[in-house]
Amino acid sequence: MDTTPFIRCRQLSKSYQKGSNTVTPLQELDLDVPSGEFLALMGPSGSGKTTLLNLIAGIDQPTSGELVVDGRNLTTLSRADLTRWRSQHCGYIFQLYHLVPILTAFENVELPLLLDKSLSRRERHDRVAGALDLVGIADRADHRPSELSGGQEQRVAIARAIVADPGLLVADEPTGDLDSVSARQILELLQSLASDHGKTIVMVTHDAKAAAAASRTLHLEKGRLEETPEALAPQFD
Ligand SMILES: Nc1ncnc2c1ncn2[C@@H]1O[C@H](COP(=O)(O)OP(=O)(O)OP(=O)(O)O)[C@@H](O)[C@H]1O
Repeated sequence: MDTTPFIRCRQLSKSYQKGSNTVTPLQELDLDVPSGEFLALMGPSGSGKTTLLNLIAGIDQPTSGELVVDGRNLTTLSRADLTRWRSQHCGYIFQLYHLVPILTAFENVELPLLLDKSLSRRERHDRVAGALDLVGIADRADHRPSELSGGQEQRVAIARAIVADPGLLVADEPTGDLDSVSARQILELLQSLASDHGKTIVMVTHDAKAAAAASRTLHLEKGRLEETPEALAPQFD
């Protein structure tokens, strides 16, 4: 059995310079996330949750430490390589969906694939149709975001995040703007993407009910993981 974690953080730190002050939202963090896990990150405002998510997603680079995702050491990649890596390996799901208002659901989901010149129009079409189908919104393919409910918009955004078939999904408060029924449906969709489709998911949330849908919850406090026995899965050491 392969016990290599899908995400491995060691002594991971991120600092920003604010005038003469150094802010360190993430401090020497150690974390292993196994493949196919649905992990929730909680913690007070400013504790470093989004900072960690953006490092794992390859949006930002750490100041020090090691970060390996699916066998690729992100700390040694150039900015350009990191951008390329992200487009193939990571889907990002936002609280407010970030769909393009003038495009249909289909066109929104198609957008990330337009960067891949190796795909034919037919292949693109099939992949978009497959992603819309998987999130249960195929019947709304021709609708613009303004014609969709919040829950439907989030489904389209999830289809866009998975259309390039990344192994990793990161989600920042994906249910933060939804009513409780839609939130529950989105969480069930994320659960299924992890358990049935093998996606590794890291979700930031303030909502304990949302976190309960994940397979594990970790708490950040001032840039460090609170000491919990499961913070570092022991089978990997
Ligand atoms: N680009 C940046 N430049 C300077 N400081 C930053 C930057 N990004 C984040 N910070 C600081 O890092 C700290 C952690 O921010 P982060 O957004 O990771 O927290 P969070 O736990 O996600 O908070 P919230 O729950 O409010 O979204 C904050 O004090 C923030 O001001």
